[in-house]
Amino acid sequence: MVTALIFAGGTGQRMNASAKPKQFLELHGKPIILYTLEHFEGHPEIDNIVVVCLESWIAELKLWLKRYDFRKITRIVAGGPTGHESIYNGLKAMEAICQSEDIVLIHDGVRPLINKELITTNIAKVKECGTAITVEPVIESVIYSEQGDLINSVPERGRMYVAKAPQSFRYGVIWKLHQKAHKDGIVAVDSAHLCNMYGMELHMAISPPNNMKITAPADYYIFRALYEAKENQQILGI
Ligand SMILES: C[C@](O)(CO)[C@H](O)COP(=O)(O)O
Repeated sequence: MVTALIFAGGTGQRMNASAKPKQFLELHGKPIILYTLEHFEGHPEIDNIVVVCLESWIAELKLWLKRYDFRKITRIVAGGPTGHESIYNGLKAMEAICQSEDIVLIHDGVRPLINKELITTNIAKVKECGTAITVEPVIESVIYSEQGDLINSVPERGRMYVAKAPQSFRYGVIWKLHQKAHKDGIVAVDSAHLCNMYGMELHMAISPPNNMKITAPADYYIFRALYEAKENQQILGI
């Protein structure tokens, strides 16, 4: 069985004064989270979707899901104070429905431009290698600075990638690791970071361009422009 674990538990503090959490901002009358979920709902290899949502917005999410007739969502659970803890809550809820060998694709609710091919690639890579971390090669130089002032190094650009999502695993492996981190008091920025802290081998899946995450206010407008260009087939390569 393949499950998509969509985390949308954040309050969107980096969106400044937006009245709604970013995952519920609407484009053409539909919240961003639904655009993301539709990719998984419509994918033939995804059996099951678990959503981690900001607790105070679960009722609202349920209304939207009913309106758009989503069928694969089996669990909606409350988020935690960080993305890491939201993912923990989602993995915990999956215990009741998943076997250790099942595959889980962990994806941000606010990454709505994911495509079918990337989901397929993540699943195939986990079957082949055990892990799939979606990445994009960097197109600008990366600076490493320990104190935020002096530059310590400028790594070779051709070897640098940015972590994206989905980040995908065998369920038993990532759930065990999260339980261990919980005991050890470790909080990671994402699953790739967590696995790397514990020295786990990770394999990359290359992202298509524009698999963007809506984080800051300008991202909403970029998403809108890209979505509309794609709908109107105005830009090649999107
Ligand atoms: C998972 C992720 O999107 C990979 O780039 C990212 O780490 C999520 O970060 P956020 O701080 O939870 O938005």
